[in-house]
Amino acid sequence: MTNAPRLSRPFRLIVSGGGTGGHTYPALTAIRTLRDRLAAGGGSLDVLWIGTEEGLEARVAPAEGIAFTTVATGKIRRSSNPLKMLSPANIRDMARVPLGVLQARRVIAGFRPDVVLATGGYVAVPAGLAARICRRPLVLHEQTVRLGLANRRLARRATRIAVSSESSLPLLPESVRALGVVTGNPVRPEVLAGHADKAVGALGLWGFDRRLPTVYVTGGAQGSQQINDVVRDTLPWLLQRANVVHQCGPAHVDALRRSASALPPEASARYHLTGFVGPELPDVLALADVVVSRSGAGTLAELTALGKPAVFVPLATSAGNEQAHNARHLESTGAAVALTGEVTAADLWQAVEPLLADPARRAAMAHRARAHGRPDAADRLVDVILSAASV
Ligand SMILES: CC(=O)N[C@H]1[C@@H](OP(=O)(O)OP(=O)(O)OC[C@H]2O[C@@H](n3ccc(=O)[nH]c3=O)[C@H](O)[C@@H]2O)O[C@H](CO)[C@@H](O)[C@@H]1O
Repeated sequence: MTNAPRLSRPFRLIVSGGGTGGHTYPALTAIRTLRDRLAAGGGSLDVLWIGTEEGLEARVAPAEGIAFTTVATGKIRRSSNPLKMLSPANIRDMARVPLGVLQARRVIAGFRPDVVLATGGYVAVPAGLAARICRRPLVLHEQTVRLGLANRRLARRATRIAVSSESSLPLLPESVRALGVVTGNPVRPEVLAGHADKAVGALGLWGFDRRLPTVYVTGGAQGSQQINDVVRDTLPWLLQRANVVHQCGPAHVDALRRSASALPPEASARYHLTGFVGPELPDVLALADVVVSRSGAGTLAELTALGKPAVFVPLATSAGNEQAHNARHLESTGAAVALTGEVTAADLWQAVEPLLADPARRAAMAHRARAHGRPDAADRLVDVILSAASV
């Protein structure tokens, strides 16, 4: 572990990234870990987060007492059709990037960070470009196997590029490959410290039969219509063999509640539907024997750090089919099941049933999943931040 520098002033860090949980939580975890490392050496941290008003980071950073500011930024919508790339929305948004760079430059010049950490999402682009204009060290963190759009734009300007798995290194553009360092994807420590019994109390799961395994279904913060539809059709079988916590996305709760009202009372008592799982997420994960999920990088990092048997239903349109790639990578070592393409209720049942029926099978898959986990990722990322610092 890299020791914190001995400074007569606080260490100054600017973080930029967000939009979704996948870019926000690794940044948050890196901040907390760096703060602890500095405190252990008698130092302290001054941190400023550059994000967007609409992103998850706008809620997460202030709730954590982290100073937060926004800059103009534009979402660049990818398309294989060059004419679609020139859509009015894309042109308008591209024009906002230079304005964002100017704003970020002012922020960075004023704050004088020792390092700028960019964790992806489109807000990271103006902040990362401004970091290099101001000649501040720029550390990128990539959660997914292939560099995301923002990190690809910034790679040539980076001091170091922290990636989440070895398989990312050969995929880095050749001109920047030497900057790559494997850290893993930081997972919030509280996610690893849940208690199953607390989930029962917090969510009021009094009808759950604890002799049966529990399935946690999650479609990511927004929920997934595809997973919701397939799970709804599987529930009549599933609830005979398991308890189910179903995180469906805030927009989908009402429709699903209506269809669940047709379940027999005994099955219904073993079914808990919720839009979003907040602070009780660690406890829900502790309760889960099997997880049915999207395969975003954040969720994957959490499930492998915990060692959870999982059935993944990847988001087909994710960048470069990244979620399918993530899921297949785990499946290739027996650490998960990946259901790609069209997924029917029968497909889901075929994947889940053997896991519900056989605890030894679950334990073997959990063991193989854990081999992919990197519980020390936040420490490694902090090492990279400290070694890049211009102090
Ligand atoms: C649609 C899209 O572009 N998805 C991308 C996005 O994922 P996205 O951010 O949607 O999903 P991730 O799996 O990376 O992270 C979701 C995070 O939200 C948490 N959570 C989820 C539901 C809930 O009710 N409560 C809760 O706390 C999860 O535990 C996890 O920590 O960024 C990831 C990391 O770059 C990419 O791999 C994904 O492909």
